[in-house]
Amino acid sequence: MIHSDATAWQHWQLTRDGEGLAWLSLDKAGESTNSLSAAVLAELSGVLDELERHPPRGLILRSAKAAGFIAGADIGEFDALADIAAARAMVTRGWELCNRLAAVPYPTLALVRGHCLGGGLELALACRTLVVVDEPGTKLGLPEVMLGIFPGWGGMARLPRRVGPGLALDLMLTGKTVDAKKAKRLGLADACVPPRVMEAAARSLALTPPRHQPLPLLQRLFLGPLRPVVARQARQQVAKRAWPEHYPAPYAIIDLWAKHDGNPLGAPEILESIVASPTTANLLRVFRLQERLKAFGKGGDFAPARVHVVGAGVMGGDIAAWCAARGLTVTLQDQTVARIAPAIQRAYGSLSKRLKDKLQLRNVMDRLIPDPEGHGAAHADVVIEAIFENLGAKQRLLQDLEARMKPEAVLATNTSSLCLEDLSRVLQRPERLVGLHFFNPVARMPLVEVVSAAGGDPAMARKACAFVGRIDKLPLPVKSAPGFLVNAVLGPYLLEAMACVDEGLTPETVDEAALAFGMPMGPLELADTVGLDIAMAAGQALTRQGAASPQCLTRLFQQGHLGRKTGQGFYPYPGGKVRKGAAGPVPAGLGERLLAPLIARTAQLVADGVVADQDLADGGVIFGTGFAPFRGGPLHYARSRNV
Ligand SMILES: C/C=C/C(=O)SCCNC(=O)CCNC(=O)[C@H](O)C(C)(C)COP(=O)(O)OP(=O)(O)OC[C@H]1O[C@@H](n2cnc3c(N)ncnc32)[C@H](O)[C@@H]1OP(=O)(O)O
Repeated sequence: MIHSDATAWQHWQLTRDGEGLAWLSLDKAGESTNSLSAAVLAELSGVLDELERHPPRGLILRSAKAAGFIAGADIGEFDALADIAAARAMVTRGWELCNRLAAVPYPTLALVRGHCLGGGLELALACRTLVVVDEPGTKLGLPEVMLGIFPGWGGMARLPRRVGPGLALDLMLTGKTVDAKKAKRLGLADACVPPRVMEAAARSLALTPPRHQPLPLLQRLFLGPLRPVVARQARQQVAKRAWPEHYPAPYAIIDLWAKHDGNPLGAPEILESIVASPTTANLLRVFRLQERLKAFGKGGDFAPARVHVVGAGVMGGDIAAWCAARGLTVTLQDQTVARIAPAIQRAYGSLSKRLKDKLQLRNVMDRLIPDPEGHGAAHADVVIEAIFENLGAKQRLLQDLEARMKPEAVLATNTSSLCLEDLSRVLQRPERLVGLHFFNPVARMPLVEVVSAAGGDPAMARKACAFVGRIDKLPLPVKSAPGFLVNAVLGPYLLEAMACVDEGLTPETVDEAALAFGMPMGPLELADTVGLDIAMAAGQALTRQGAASPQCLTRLFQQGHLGRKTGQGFYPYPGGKVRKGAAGPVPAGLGERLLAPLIARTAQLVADGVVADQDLADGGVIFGTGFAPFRGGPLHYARSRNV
């Protein structure tokens, strides 16, 4: 017999079954995703009161949402945390509630299906037993560090005790997630069960909780007397990728764990420094910008299943492989099978590194179909042209594709330098052509520019955005203009860096200034990576707009030094790896000088309507160029400097 408790809660449902187990489900009212708002936590406290009055034999905590378990604390309430008292209250609320759950006298079990992140995982860790459901969507992690904060509800203490401090710190300092099988393997979960038996498994494991394996002796020493050693090593690792003045949260996590056993309430100065740091507000802004871009890819009823890609070069091949890995059936066309084979081989090479499950790998490869005759175009929902940058060749191809495609399918070009209006001129229905500008390397770059030409059909652009969302990339709608947004803003930045070299600074010094600003790679190493021939062509396009061509670039180009691909550019690349000398002293203000043209161009493109507003431009530049996320975007940075 199952009956609900008389008390009605808005977000939680409590039922009791005939075996005396209480099943507590979170179904946050009015939201697609469960998150732990102040109201949700207050109600949970009420539920625990009720269970204290009528203790069950065991408690099973689960989600009633299809979208997942719990996505963490409610990020919608984070704006209020600029106030230190409010931040302290928020931490206290979750900290005390998790402790209270951990201390109840009956067995507790978290049944985790779908994402279980941040405060959601902290709540699950406060249960005695953690069971994960083996499904592709099940992901567990503590991603707080990505928002510039720390796991403040007890996860910093509980996770290291479960999986050992080294692994726990790795998860907390990178924010990466683990799937169900890995959660079990690491000891984070006690059991990993298939969906069809999850309730039966939860019931039996709640009543007879599995015995926790004690951590090995060395791990216990790392939690005890050797804790400072682990902390020192973690600090050294973090220092390799994050400067403390740019990203204070990873350092705060290490300090809180090492000196306060993960209790932020015991270290008000650390909590205060994180709340006061502009990085925290800016990373939260980046999360919101990301959600805004994601929203372009949602909604609508376009559900593409088949993609046809023409051009099996690096870009076309990688786009095809990515789409196949995201579950789409992909036909890849080029003139001969021999031209397609290297792309398939490259896809196999990179996918076999990412996909450990052999069956999954085989399924992905089965979906990636060589198609030298181009039969796939007739069945595809999205057709992407990704051949070499030649107007006539692309026009002929697009004409041919248009004649064979389904009328409602999206016709897209991956051009980065040709004008969409010139390409579409030859089509029967020019308004259907959109640009889908992917970035290299496709697997790593989250952004795709969705380009609309003048007179383009907005419905096609919306479908193109939905396709981008379907393959888990962030769509950025832009108007057709040279370089769109991302390449257009990178151009002046690279030219400024080359102007500095012409003035006598070494490439190392210039790149160091950009790294100190927070860029992921120096502009000259970036130019080498893109290829100096491509930089030269872009530079010449800009020269026509009045800028002088940098001498250093012309010289390298004339000598045939085209960057990484020829083994020499601004730097030598022995064995394919960059070799840099020591940077000289970085002149004051050099970082700002390098970025100023990028910022100015971003503002100009918003003014010209190439991108709809400042926030979208900031999101596009962050996700398209890696612009220092902790600065909140180029225009946000400019605004914050002027106040
Ligand atoms: C001390 C404790 C601190 C913390 O816990 S800090 C929070 C830590 N958690 C996170 O950082 C997770 C953030 N969220 C995500 O990474 C993703 O989202 C998900 C993986 C959970 C889901 O991704 P996807 O399936 O692509 O959906 P979607 O469009 O991102 O989200 C669906 C809706 O859910 C809202 N949402 C997601 N997470 C939270 C959250 N933590 N607080 C409040 N809302 C959240 C979104 O905004 C959106 O809303 P809409 O449908 O209205 O666009």
